[in-house]
Amino acid sequence: DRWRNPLHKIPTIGPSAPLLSYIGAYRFFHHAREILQEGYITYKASTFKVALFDRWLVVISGRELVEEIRRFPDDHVSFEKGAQVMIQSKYTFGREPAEDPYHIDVIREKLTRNLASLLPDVMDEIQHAFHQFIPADGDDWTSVSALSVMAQIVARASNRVFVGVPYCRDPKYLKLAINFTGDVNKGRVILNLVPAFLRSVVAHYFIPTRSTRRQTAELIMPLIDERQRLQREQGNNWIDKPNDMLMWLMDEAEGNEDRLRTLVQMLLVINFAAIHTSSNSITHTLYHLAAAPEYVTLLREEVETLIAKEGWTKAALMKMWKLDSFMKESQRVNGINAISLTRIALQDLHLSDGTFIPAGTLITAAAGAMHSDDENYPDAHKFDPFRFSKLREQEGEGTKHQYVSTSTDYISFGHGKHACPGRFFAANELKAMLAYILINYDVKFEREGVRPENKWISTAIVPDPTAKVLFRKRQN
Ligand code: HEM
Repeated sequence: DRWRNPLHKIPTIGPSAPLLSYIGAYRFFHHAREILQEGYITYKASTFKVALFDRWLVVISGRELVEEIRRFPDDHVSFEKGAQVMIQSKYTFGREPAEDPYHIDVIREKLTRNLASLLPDVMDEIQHAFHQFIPADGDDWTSVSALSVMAQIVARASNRVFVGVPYCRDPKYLKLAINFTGDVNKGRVILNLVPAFLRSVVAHYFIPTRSTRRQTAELIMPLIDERQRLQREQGNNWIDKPNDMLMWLMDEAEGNEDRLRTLVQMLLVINFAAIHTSSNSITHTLYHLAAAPEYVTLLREEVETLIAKEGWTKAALMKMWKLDSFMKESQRVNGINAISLTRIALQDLHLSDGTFIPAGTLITAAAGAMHSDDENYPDAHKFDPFRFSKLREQEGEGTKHQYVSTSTDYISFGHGKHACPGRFFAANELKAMLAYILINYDVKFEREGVRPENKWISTAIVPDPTAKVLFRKRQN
């Protein structure tokens, strides 16, 4: 019972009595920002808990505890079980992809290592997509629904590398890939309302991910069949064998029936991990740019000098320290989620601040609050676009403060073993998109100089989905 529950010792933000905790859960959904901030200030570098509808969420903060969570091996804390609780992945992704996440190694070993050779394709797709979605010919300003257009362009550029042309331009496929994230969220909400023993039945009949999977399979299975035929016929002599995510997944799945049967599911899971994370991030950044055109001159100078000298190469993108810093600062002050490092404890855990966490507990880190703490970032409330490039210059260090580098103070991509494996790809793609915008367009808001407020949905931080950015073909 409640008094013997070891979680009782962990302080609660909001009501903790059994029925009242539902009110707490409701409040957390609508006021996650204030509640996490209150917990962080009161129990900094320690632990507090908040009520979710069906369980407690234990929130840690501070370098030491982040480091402890990072160090726990997978048999102590589980990322996958965390995903199971948070998004019902076993049902929304499907059992095989949820339980056998072989795409992580594919992303690390194929996608990340091929970034330089893939960039020309990504650039080509970025160019095509911008022409289509933001034509901005002539001298007039064009009003663009930024968040949804960024999602379209990110989906195109990413899927150029995931499935190639013509699929990455097929409106039906793109719609399924983009909307899959929403499908997962709807599925999760429905599944969380029903008791565990009913979930597989409910998942079978009542959640949208299933029909999305079927429709995607209708489009993509012919491509998979064709590739399998060519592989059989030509084997190692297959000269123009595609170099894309689907092919790498197929190679990795070779000889494994479960994997081969669920390739399309895995493709959707990768789109889930890639699209809205990336498009929300770039939209946050774009809003800073459009609200403060004074940064444009500096960024443009950096981008144009490097592109003129080196062309659109990965090496050139890596040298864009100011742009990298701009993206990282945007990620620090906005982020796309106020929590990170979400895990389920598989064993009883004793943390160094004295907190005891029983096996089965859902834990997470207060990323947003840590990122907005003056002790970690002087003048943390201030958007200081070149904060990180200045640090890089001072320290004469190449990489510690770059966008993709995680640390105990910077956990937007997680930290440690499960840190986002797609972040190197995302950094490249988003930097290329922003550089493309800087070179080709002027951007601003209708109400000049005012960045629209972010929208919080539980702990997710979404750039205003209704805001319009004005684009105009660059004037010289
Ligand atoms: C700016 C864009 C992105 C952001 C902010 C982001 C953020 C994250 C975060 C916070 C995690 C969890 C880390 C943890 O809990 O330790 C994660 C995991 C993951 N991300 Fe990303 N991500 C982004 C883009 C991508 C892309 C483009 C891909 C795929 C190409 C991707 C694939 C994954 C995968 C597969 C995982 C699970 C890793 C594991 O289980 O070990 N992400 N990402």
